[in-house]
Amino acid sequence: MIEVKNLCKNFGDLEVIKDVSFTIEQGDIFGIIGQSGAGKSTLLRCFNGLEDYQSGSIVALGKEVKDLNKKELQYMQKDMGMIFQNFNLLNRLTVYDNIALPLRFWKQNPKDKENADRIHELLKLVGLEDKINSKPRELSGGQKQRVAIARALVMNPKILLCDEATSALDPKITQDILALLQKINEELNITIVVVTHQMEVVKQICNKMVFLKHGKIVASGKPEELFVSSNEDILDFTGNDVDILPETGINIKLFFLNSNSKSHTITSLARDLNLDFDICQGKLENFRGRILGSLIINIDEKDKERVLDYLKQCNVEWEVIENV
Ligand SMILES: Nc1ncnc2c1ncn2[C@@H]1O[C@H](COP(=O)(O)OP(=O)(O)OP(=O)(O)O)[C@@H](O)[C@H]1O
Repeated sequence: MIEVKNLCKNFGDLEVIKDVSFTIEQGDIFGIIGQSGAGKSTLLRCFNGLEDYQSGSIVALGKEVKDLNKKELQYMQKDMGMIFQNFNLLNRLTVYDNIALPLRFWKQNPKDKENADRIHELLKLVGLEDKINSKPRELSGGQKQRVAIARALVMNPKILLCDEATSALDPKITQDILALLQKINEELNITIVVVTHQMEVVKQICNKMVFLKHGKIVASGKPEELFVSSNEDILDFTGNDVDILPETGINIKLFFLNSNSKSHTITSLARDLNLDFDICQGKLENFRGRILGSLIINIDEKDKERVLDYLKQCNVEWEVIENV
């Protein structure tokens, strides 16, 4: 759906995207996450031609973006709706007319039956039927973002690009908008690309992600694997600390990465090996409704071999944490 290969992008002497490659597939909710200034928004804006790129390739919906002429680029942008942190609504227009703006650009009459039906359908989808005649200043932040989402969907795009769409919203409203994005992905089968610095956003709705640092991808994969794993850049980003681990004995981290890997491994380990150990650290988190995470246990040096043999037979990933 979007294939990025060896992409490089500069602003003058400043290299912002450095040899980045990844693929977004149809149906994904794909997260691009990283610190401020990592190049996330620039990367997203290259997808729909809002920014050019110096080398490498972006094939979106089967076409190399940099080879498109102005008209072809407009058609590409029609297939890629976009929403922003600051909503970008026109204050003088009603909710209906804001949603209708792309129709006007494409020289369609927003009042004809087909388009009016479409706008009403979208208002229903985003839960704003009663705000049809309101102006943006009469809406909350969450409601404004809902209008922006409806506007981004009015031309029936195949892809929705979200640039920090929930960064200006409080946690409860963020949850509502994330649920709406998930519904759009599932019910309308629209591929969604989410740029964010909020890891909760990625954890809750993304099935794949890349982690960008200074314009480079330093980690990519499934959020549940990356956030639970020991990737240093991600630990740094999430502010994780392992300082409290015991300095004696062996510390083993167990990963519960899929619904088959049950945390009762811990109790069966104790029972089957007739073993005592300490649980030093635990992190269980909600990834798209699945509770996954990791536990660190501390065992005696003498038990190491039989514990590792036991774990090899269980359906869990594990690693021995070396004392530093
Ligand atoms: N139009 C521009 N001209 C020059 N430099 C730019 C331009 N747009 C972005 N940059 C620079 O490119 C780098 C990446 O910016 P970008 O906005 O893509 O990062 P980001 O990861 O999205 O961060 P944020 O979340 O803070 O927007 C930054 O150093 C920024 O200053």
